[in-house]
Amino acid sequence: MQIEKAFLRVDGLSKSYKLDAPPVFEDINFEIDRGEFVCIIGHSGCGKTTILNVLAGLEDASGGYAYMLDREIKGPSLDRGVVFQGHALMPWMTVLQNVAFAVKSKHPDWNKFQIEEHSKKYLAMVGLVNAENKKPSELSGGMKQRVGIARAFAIEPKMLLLDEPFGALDALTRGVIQDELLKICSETKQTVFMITHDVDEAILLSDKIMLMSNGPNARIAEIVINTLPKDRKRANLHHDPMYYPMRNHLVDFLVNRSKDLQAKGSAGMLDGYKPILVCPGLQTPVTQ
Ligand SMILES: Nc1ncnc2c1ncn2[C@@H]1O[C@H](COP(=O)(O)OP(=O)(O)OP(=O)(O)O)[C@@H](O)[C@H]1O
Repeated sequence: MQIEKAFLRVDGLSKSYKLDAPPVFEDINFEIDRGEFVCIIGHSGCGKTTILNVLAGLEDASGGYAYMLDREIKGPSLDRGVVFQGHALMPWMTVLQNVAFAVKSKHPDWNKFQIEEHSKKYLAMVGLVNAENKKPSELSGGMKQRVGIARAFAIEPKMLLLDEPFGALDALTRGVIQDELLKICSETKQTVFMITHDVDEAILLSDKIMLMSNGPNARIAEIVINTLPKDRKRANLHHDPMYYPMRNHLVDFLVNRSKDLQAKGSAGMLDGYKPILVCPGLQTPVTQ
């Protein structure tokens, strides 16, 4: 039997923006398997967006490597779709044109009909068939974010990178789009790396939650395995007996434990540090 290597692998990643200042983060090591949905949580400034930008190929690390399918990530690629918090749509194009533009980049040999059919399929997935001729200025924040998601999915990337995609949305719209994302990801078995500040969002969507200690000298402190059954629904998630142990573990990290590693890291006491693997709510501790 052939064992597949890690789909995405990050080895000893570090980033310094200034020579005379400590690194924002250092010695970041993790793997993401094909089809996994991984969330990353940590306080503001610990470097989550920087890590995502390195994975997207939009930024260089100061040290270490990131590999996708054993090839080092060295620049942007249509293999990786990115959704930013600010939807980054082209304002002069319609909804359909925004998605079609990305599809054409991926499939330059397709004709107009093929491109539009493909784009419309993904607009339908996010419930936007009736808005295809509208310009971004005519859309609500939630609709714009859906266009961004449709555009990222339409290029059928091997990996989807989401930087707080629902951060600016009201709770109701956020819930609806989370449900859509959950449905699309379970249908397409999409591999996802997502930044969020919302622990409930992470519990709803993820297979694994990476917890980052505070910066500078931030690390991945813990990797939390999400043991809640996969057919999750926002409406009844909190009835699952694993929900509160999981939620309390994450909140407790953010309130208390997130600062623990910072002092040790700045004192150079964490060489070769490996994140702890935890399964909140389970009796048996998990070892790496
Ligand atoms: N281009 C840049 N030049 C200089 N410093 C930067 C640059 N980009 C980010 N930083 C700094 O690096 C640190 C990490 O920033 P980053 O945006 O990656 O953090 P984050 O964890 O995503 O924060 P947030 O949760 O607030 O979005 C911050 O202190 C930020 O000021």
